[in-house]
Amino acid sequence: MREAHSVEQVRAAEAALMAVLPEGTLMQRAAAGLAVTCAGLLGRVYGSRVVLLVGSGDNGGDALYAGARLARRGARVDALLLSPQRAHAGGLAALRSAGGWSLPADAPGFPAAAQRLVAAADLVMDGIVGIGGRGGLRAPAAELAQAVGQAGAVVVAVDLPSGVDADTGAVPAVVEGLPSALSADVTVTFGTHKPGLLVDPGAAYAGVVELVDIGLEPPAPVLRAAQHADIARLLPRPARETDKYARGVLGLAAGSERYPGAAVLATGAALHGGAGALRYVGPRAVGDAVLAAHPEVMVGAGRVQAYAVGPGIDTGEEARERLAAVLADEVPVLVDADGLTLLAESGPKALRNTPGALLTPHAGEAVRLLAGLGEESTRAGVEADRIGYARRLAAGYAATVLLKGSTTVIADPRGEVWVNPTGTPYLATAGSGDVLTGLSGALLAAGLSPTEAAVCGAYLHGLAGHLAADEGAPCSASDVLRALPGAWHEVCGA
Ligand SMILES: NC(=O)C1=CN([C@@H]2O[C@H](COP(=O)(O)OP(=O)(O)OC[C@H]3O[C@@H](n4cnc5c(N)ncnc54)[C@H](O)[C@@H]3O)[C@@H](O)[C@H]2O)[C@@H](O)CC1
Ligand SMILES: Nc1ncnc2c1ncn2[C@@H]1O[C@H](COP(=O)(O)OP(=O)(O)O)[C@@H](O)[C@H]1O
Ligand SMILES: [K+]
Repeated sequence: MREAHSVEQVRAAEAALMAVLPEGTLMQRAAAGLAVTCAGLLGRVYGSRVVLLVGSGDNGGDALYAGARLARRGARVDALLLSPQRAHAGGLAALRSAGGWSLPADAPGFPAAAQRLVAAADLVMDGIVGIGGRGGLRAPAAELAQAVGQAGAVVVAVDLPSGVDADTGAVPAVVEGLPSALSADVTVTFGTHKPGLLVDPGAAYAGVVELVDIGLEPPAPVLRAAQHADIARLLPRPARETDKYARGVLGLAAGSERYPGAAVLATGAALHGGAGALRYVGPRAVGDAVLAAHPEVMVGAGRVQAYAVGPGIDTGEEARERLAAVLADEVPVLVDADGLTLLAESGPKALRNTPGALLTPHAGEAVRLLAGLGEESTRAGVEADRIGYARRLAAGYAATVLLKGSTTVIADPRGEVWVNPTGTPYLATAGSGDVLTGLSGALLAAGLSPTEAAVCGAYLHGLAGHLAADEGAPCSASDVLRALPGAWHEVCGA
């Protein structure tokens, strides 16, 4: 499991450790790890050209000490000092004594000289700001970030890409055509992951994230990302003497005469979710289509261990009655798509008799659910702070919330948050959400908690998307559905 901690938690853990270690030890540990990664990326350090972008704090200090280590191994290292009076004094002295160079931003001809150095570099280290950063890049850092983006060098962010908010992953809007954050190929982060490295848009700026252990012992994380072994532990496996009812029965209320495909996709995915049986409830004609595609489905209401409701049910009176009937059953329920639009109209009270709920909105549906809590929001606002909004929805509806999109975030009502590390933009295809609903619903019926079902469902769905879009060919939701067994195999066979 990968764990991420807030800036406040990192500062507290660092303070506790610094109190018992000789001064500068943590920065030396950080710089040593950073230099090792950079050396690996360079391949041959001797004769290579390295440029350091150095801000006014300890993030710049890390870059200077790491640069000194590379200079000692024969690299030509130039430090561009963006706040010349406040550059880390010890780091700068170390770089100079190792034979490195520095160029202060207030030197005559700085912009042109800096741009020339960046254009000729093999590797650029971004030590402008780390966890002490507030807001986006400003001049002259923003101009340099643009030059870095156009150069061919490998870009390594120190701790996190400058301009990315460490706690949320938010990146401020572009100002006058200049980037507000630096885009890295690799981020070398210290002690623990920061949430902004795992959640878009920040995650997209971070590239590959490498963690350097500096001995921090932080408390419970604010954000978690599962890995294969975590998922394998949670997935249901039939006991030797089980039967189909003991494995769990999912009731699925999806599809309408207008949108029959949603029911076919969701039931198809549910058959690969580890439950023992599946009951489809809905219009007769849709039930016939489901049976034609999946003859193992039982059509008609009956006893179930969980419900999944919403994809393609439409939003009219009939749909409202279907949702009400499902919620009256008092079993755990997953609500998606049209079901969320209807739920937003009545607000959280509609879930009061439900023993556990999982809501799976995309950003647009999240805006509606927030309106159901009396909170105004926009799609772009939700996408810029996924963790914050997922948390608010989970608390407001007393439910687990799986917020879909380029990064899927899962928040439970107690405040625990997960980010899904699998997936591909090819999953942005019609019907892919219906597959996620069927799969996660079946996991819920098999006995997983709403949060476990969400974490495992999103993970397998993302892996299936990868398998379906193998070698970059666009895939359909049906392809993702067919790839689900392969995703289970990848997780459980690891
Ligand atoms: N505290 C520690 O024990 C350790 C800290 N380390 C490093 O120290 C970093 C944190 O250092 P600091 O607390 O000095 O903070 P930073 O170096 O992240 O940045 C703070 C400085 O940047 C300026 N600044 C803030 N936002 C800016 C912006 N948008 N544009 C330009 N300048 C801006 C501030 O005025 C301040 O001077 C970590 O990210 C990590 O790289 C590591 O050396 C490991 C140990
Ligand atoms: N840019 C993206 N990168 C990765 N996954 C994405 C992206 N956009 C959407 N997805 C995923 O694709 C699925 C789309 O679901 P949804 O929006 O409900 O679509 P539909 O209603 O058409 O099925 C979700 O699992 C979502 O997380
Ligand atoms: K940085």
